[in-house]
Amino acid sequence: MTTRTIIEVGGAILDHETVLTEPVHFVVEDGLISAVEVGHYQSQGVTPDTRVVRKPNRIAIPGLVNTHGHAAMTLLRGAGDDMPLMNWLNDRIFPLEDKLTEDAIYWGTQLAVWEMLLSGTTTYTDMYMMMDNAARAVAESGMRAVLSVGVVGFDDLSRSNGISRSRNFVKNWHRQASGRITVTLGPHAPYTCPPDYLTEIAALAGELHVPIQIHLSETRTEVENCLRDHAMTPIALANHVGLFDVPVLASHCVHVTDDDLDIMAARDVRVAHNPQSNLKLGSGIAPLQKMLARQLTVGLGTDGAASNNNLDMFEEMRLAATLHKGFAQDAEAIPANIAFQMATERGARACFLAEGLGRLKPGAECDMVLLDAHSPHLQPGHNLLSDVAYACGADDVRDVFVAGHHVVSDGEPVTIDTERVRYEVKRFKDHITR
Ligand SMILES: CSC[C@H]1O[C@@H](n2cnc3c(O)ncnc32)[C@H](O)[C@@H]1O
Ligand SMILES: [Zn+2]
Repeated sequence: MTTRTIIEVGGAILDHETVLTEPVHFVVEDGLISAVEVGHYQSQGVTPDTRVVRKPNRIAIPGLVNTHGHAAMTLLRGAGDDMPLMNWLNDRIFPLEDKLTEDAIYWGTQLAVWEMLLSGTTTYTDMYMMMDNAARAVAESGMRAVLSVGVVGFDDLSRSNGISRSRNFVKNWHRQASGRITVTLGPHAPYTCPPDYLTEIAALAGELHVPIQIHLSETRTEVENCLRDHAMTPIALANHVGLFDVPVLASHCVHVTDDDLDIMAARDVRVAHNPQSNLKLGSGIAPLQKMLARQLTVGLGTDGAASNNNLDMFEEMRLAATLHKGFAQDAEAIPANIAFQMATERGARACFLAEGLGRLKPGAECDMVLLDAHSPHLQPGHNLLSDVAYACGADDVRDVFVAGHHVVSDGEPVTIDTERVRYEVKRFKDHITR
């Protein structure tokens, strides 16, 4: 039997070019938006199986899409700050990650999901370890996610483990949780995966018909070391070893040359831009305007909570829209509607998700966020899209729907036992800092 829900709100941004500042109602059938109609819902003749959610004091926007992160790193939030990437990873993060347990991944992912849902993110991307536990947390939470087992190729054992774990993870979780989970492969980076291992992973992605996500050209040091060791930039190397023969989502791409960008455009490499993490780790500022000028598909990401240090996509949207103006000394750089589009539908496209995700249009999944229309950030209301991109924040999120399911209701997570999550993550923190 078809489940039918009507969601009526006081206004909506359907996508970056369609803004409605009057009452509108969405008809949602089996998790998909089947109609969007301006005006109040007339309830005469409603069948008993139709649920009507009336939220006149809410503004609907598409759920935000976080295109890069390491969810369970919420456990390491604040455990290593004010360090450059390589020192941060080698001296602080990797030793702590050695102490992670399956349980820790499950509860750390729950903490991330809790934080992301409350800040309006409905889809996130993850590359981490012991990922069955992350997938379980996603399935139970109702969230949508693009998950990968993060793999490194330091020796024969890590290489073969990476391949078999990735293969099993695809088999067990791809398109599971009512289709909300998408699995990709996750080679960590060219400095942790040798060239022939990247070739092997690309072949596996081709065989399994799944995309790849990878960190590329994050720091100047990474690029210099790659030039020293392989006489190629990380982007040229990835292309050379066949990685771009399959769909790739490349995270960071901060230090890329014009030739790199040409390769990326020619091979349709998607990009996850993580402005906050890149600033905090002192990595630099990615050439976003050059990427967009080449029609690259760029989404926004937070990266992990240990390098950001939160998972708030409103902050990334605002930062993307302001950072590049300052960097280019050009107030027209990255206008609000482009930042909004990168946080929504372009993000979904960057992650190779179904067409329509990231927009509130008929045929799309009902991944929807309702903002408090009475928030000071939405007054006096000159330009709704500007208010959302430049003024709103996580505090304005009141309701969240994923695939039509109400997962945050009046500011309260419906699917997360928040007291238990707080208890478990504190227990883990005490364990690793003992
Ligand atoms: C092999 S699982 C993923 C691995 O990535 C590490 N990580 C977290 N943030 C970053 C980043 O910005 N660049 C490179 N690697 C990063 C994380 O700690 C895991 O070990
Ligand atoms: Zn990362």
